[in-house]
Amino acid sequence: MSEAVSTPARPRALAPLPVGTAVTVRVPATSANLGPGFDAFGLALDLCDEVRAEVLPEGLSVTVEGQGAGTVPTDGRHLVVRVLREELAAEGYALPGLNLLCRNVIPHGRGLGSSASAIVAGLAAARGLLLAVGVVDETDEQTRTRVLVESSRREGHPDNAAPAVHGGFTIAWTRGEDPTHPDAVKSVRLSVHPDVRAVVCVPEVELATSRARALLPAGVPHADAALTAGRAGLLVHALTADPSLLLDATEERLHQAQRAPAMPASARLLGVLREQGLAAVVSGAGPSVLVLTDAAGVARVHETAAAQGTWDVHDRPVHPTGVSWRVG
Ligand SMILES: Nc1ncnc2c1ncn2[C@@H]1O[C@H](COP(=O)(O)OP(=O)(O)O)[C@@H](O)[C@H]1O
Ligand SMILES: N[C@@H](CCOP(=O)(O)O)C(=O)O
Repeated sequence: MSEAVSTPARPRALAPLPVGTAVTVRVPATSANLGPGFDAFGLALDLCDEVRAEVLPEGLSVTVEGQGAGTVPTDGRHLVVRVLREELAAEGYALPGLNLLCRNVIPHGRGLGSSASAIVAGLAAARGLLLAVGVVDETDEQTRTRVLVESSRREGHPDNAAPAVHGGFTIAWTRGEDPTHPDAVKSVRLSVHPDVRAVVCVPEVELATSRARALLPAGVPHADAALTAGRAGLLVHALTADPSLLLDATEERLHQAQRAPAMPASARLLGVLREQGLAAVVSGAGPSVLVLTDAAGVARVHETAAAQGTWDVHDRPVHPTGVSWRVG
């Protein structure tokens, strides 16, 4: 039996997108975990980055305003540029040149999902450009599904990506072995009780999510897993129906204590807030602290944070709809 001789695959020629095509994307910050919902729960906050991408005849111009200005690269290594180019290439298209303007308000490396939001922005910008020139034909829901699957794959967990894509309070989960499968990530969005306010205390220091993830143990005692699973279920009820249960519902044993040595000031603030009966948790992988409270609690968070050092306190509504994109 003769073996088939395989010729090396030639790189596919990419078709250039028409010069002048432009898209503007807005994407919210997200707070993941919410205590017991590690790698599953997330909340979109009305603190939005805006990205405008315009196809140029040649060259690359990246302008970053606000968060990340002077620190993120402004060449082809820029996260949004990389994701945008790769997503277009996956569909057989390329940018002859690109003008990218990023107006950033989401702080980087603070546990507010900046990297997930940047990835979602790059993916939504790519889909928006492809839709604008009519080379893909997909519904809004299909675009969001594609962006959720691909951003979750790139992040390695779907809890920031889901609220960035869909808004609100989301529960996300992965399915199957193939992270690129169109059904690889699912999420549901639940309505947050109208009395719930989300307050984020942001420190000056950064902590890379990769570093915080490296601090997690390979396993946890069964009792800790059981407690956390019960609180996660309770948190869904507390956030959507009975906010009086938020303090108990935000207890967990999977990640905050394990990561505390990397963010001692956050651990201290968290403890002081909880002693006062406020439902404080580490936002994402930290070091920001999220407090789920009511209108009366907002002032107490401001006072406590001011007494504990330098914290930038944001009292933001939940962002209801997630990423949006428009041509032009
Ligand atoms: N808008 C952005 N543009 C370019 N790079 C970004 C942007 N947002 C985040 N990043 C990159 O992601 C890093 C932060 O990611 P990460 O450690 O996951 O923290 P978090 O997502 O919690 O803010 C930044 O240091 C930067 O390299
Ligand atoms: N579940 C993740 C969430 C990371 O969120 P980020 O905003 O810090 O990127 C984790 O806890 O590692």
